[in-house]
Amino acid sequence: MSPIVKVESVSKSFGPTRVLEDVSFQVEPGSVVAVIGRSGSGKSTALRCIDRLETVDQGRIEVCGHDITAPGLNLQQLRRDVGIVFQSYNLFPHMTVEQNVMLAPRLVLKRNRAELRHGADAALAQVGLADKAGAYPSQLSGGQQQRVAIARSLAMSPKLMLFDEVTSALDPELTGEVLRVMEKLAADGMTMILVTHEMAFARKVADEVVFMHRGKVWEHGPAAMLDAPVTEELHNFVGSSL
Ligand SMILES: Nc1ncnc2c1ncn2[C@@H]1O[C@H](COP(=O)(O)OP(=O)(O)OP(=O)(O)O)[C@@H](O)[C@H]1O
Repeated sequence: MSPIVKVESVSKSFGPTRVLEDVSFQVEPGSVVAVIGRSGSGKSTALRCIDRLETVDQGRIEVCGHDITAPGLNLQQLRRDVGIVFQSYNLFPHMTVEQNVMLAPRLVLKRNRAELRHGADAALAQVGLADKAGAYPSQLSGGQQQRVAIARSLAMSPKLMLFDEVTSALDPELTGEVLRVMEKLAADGMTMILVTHEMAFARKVADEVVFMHRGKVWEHGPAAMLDAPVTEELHNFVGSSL
């Protein structure tokens, strides 16, 4: 099977600042890759390049068999293939949970009412919120709102899910419920890339870890490398994250 994501020698600068330098890694179907590293090391930028929220200066990225750095990219196809969840949930406050989850399938996939209902029910069940379909975001906790944001992506039946620090804004007691949803998705075979500071979670759920340092992939290997870092940089990072 060919990789779902191939990042090949990607470099990117913001003005004079080089943020990504010759970054390469691959993601196999059904695997979970955790991208870790200190603040400012380029993790989010790398993730955003994979979803074409940022363009690259050099290099190439293939997602689900399409070169997304090539001219003439079918952005709508990419948005169908890839779900992304951020630190902020960005739910529409005037819409119910179900309406939030149905919005993209309605507008983009043009599904009919019965299909939309069925899809939203299934996505909400996956995040354990089947009973909150009629609630408004303001009636939910932060953890529940983040789970709705995950359901909103799942409703598009993505082939790949990207998670960018999705628990960073949550109180510690709400973090676990979101991580458990992600763990279940991983166990169900979803291909996932997660930028995370949750080292224990990365150890437990990730198949592979990409350690970024100063815009470069400093180490890349099985999650067990967190217990046996090759470089001093990763050793220090893991030590400071415990
Ligand atoms: N749109 C932008 N314009 C200018 N500089 C940016 C932009 N986005 C990111 N940067 C800079 O690029 C560098 C890498 O940022 P990035 O968010 O990718 O790092 P990160 O490893 O995800 O950090 P954190 O863990 O703090 O989110 C930082 O120095 C940041 O200030």
